[in-house]
Amino acid sequence: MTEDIVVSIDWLADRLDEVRVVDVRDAWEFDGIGHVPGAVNVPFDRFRSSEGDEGMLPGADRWTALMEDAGIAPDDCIVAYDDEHGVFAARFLVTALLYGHDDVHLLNGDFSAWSRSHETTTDAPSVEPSTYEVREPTASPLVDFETVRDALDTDAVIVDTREAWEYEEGHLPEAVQLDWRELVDQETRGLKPDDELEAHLSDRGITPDRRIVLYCNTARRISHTYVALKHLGYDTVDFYEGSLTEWKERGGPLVEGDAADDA
Ligand SMILES: O=S(=O)([O-])[S-]
Repeated sequence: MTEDIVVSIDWLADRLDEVRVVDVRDAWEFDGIGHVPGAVNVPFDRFRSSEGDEGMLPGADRWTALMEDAGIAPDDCIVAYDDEHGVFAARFLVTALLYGHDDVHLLNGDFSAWSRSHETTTDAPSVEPSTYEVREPTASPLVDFETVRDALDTDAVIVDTREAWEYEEGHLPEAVQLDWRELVDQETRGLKPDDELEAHLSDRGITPDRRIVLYCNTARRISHTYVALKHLGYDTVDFYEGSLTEWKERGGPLVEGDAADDA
């Protein structure tokens, strides 16, 4: 349907009958404030668990049950959205990819952006439970502690997608700080235009010819950056699911201070 991992509001509006729309906001928002017509609700806290398969992945069984309850089949084209510039929806998207669901996209702009120009509803969607089976992902971007530690001594760009104050309190050696929100356009609530993104990333040395390794605290914010880089065509983007939570538990080296101190 489309190869682009990010789809526009108009693209979705033209295909509401063809795709499965997933709203990852809390149930009270979905029911009370309204949602995109036909959307199903899979709240963020239902697909995050520290007791799942790895990091915050919920586990194959829980994921399967969520997809079946939402009436989603393995080959459905999914478009996910939230009301937080896409960062929660991006986590849904990456989770789906890691459980082998290939045809999954992020709405470029969130519920607030959609509702400026398109109809919303509080009608409950009619959902037929599906049969779902997780699959091996075509290619997994997941990397573990050892792989990230080994990458420290290479040309890979390690990217910390947290806020500057968090970075200053402790970051991986030589990591580049890129708050995920720097890629967001406050007006459209989606990604900035591609040329702006490319220029901004390139200023930090984050270029498509390099291997990129992403981390944050619990792999939520890197999900958004991952989607943005994939949208721009970056090939090698490593996704450290354990992120700083595991890094600290395993005694990985940390450096204090701002980006200038590392230069
Ligand atoms: O977004 S986060 O996983 O760093 S809390």
